Amino acid sequence: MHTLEVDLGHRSYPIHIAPHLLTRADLLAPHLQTRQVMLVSNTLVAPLYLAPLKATLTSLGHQVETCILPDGEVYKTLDSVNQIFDALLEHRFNRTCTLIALGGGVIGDMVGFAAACYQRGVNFIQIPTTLLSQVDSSVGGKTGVNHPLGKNMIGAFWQPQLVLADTQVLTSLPARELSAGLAEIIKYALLGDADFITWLEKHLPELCAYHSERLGEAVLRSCQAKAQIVAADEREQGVRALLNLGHTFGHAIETHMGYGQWLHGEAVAVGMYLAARMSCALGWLTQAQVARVQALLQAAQLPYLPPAQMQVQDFLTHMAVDKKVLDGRLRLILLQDLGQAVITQDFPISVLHDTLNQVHLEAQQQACM
Ligand SMILES: NC(=O)c1ccc[n+]([C@@H]2O[C@H](COP(=O)([O-])OP(=O)(O)OC[C@H]3O[C@@H](n4cnc5c(N)ncnc54)[C@H](O)[C@@H]3O)[C@@H](O)[C@H]2O)c1
Ligand SMILES: O=C(O)C(=O)C[C@@H](O)[C@H](O)[C@H](O)COP(=O)(O)O
Ligand SMILES: [Zn+2]
Repeated sequence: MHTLEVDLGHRSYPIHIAPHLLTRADLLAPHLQTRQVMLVSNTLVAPLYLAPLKATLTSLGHQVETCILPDGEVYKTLDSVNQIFDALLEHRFNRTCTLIALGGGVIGDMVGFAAACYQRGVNFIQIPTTLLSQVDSSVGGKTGVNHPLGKNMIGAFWQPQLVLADTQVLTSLPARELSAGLAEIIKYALLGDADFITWLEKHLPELCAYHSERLGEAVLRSCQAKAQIVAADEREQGVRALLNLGHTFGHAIETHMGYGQWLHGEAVAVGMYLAARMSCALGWLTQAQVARVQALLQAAQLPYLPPAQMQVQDFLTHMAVDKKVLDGRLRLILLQDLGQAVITQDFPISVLHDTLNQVHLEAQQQACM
């Protein structure tokens, strides 16, 4: 088992990564304050993995209640979070209870948000079951829900007590969801780790083939990268914004196309390609480096061109509400080199427009082929 720590002073917490962690009572017990435990999952994950986890918790003497939400990004809403509050109140849960998120990033983000709000803040544990949630969303305390006008617009920073990444559960993940997780892994490489790019170029075929050891290494390396950034800048005042590489474009795609139509990781993949193209237009990356980014995404079985029906103005409209907008000016994460991202507002807006125009044309051409 690999264990690392997110170093946040008295709010520090461990991330354990290994197969078969759902039944590890010894890892859960130290983080459960009282008897009351609310297990939150969804209609797809619960039938697969809830029973062994519930048995583990029951064997420790806990009162385990469950709240099973509908599955999908379209249900990442205040209404779903309210269903968690209903369950907590119906069972008279108090301030010392613990919420456990068993599922992907959608469940993790909502359970974290419910924990941040319930009786002004209770403990929670992340048990991420998708590759994306193991490498990214379960770590760092960004929690929340979507709004029809923008992704993750309602939320809070609220750190978990523990992250248990059971890599065995990845075996049941559909290939499209595995690829979505690979997008966030590629993100860590592109934003800050050129050696990781080389590693991925070598190992992406194995990762796509669910190679368990290789997946474990990728989860570990990604969590190390994220833990380091979060420890340095918990509330995104500076360096943490680099974790948003590809996201301003990606969130525009998710919102415009309708939540759940494009997976988060797919939209981020396209966003990273757009960031690379724009960096090239600014003279920061060579065309050969952009081709390397494209090849990485293709090796991960991810898209790199945006939806052909999405117009340049559609991007601009959604990007205008991005959380990184400062005094009405868009800030983007771009690449000064492969493995070296920066946050910048220092670009001619024409470069953004030209890049979006060119890539839109390429997407339309590809759609006609
Ligand atoms: N908080 C953060 O820092 C952060 C980081 C990245 C992404 N996110 C958010 O995470 C969400 C995306 O997360 P996701 O990709 O995990 O999506 P998801 O939670 O929708 O899970 C993807 C699908 O896989 C299913 N699933 C989960 N585990 C499974 C398993 N082991 N076997 C089979 N099916 C399984 C889910 O039920 C769902 O249908 C987005 O809302 C995104 O905004 C948050
Ligand atoms: O943890 C972070 O910080 C990230 O930006 C991670 C992203 O992968 C994630 O999608 C996050 O939810 C995006 O944050 P947002 O603030 O742009 O909603
Ligand atoms: Zn993301």
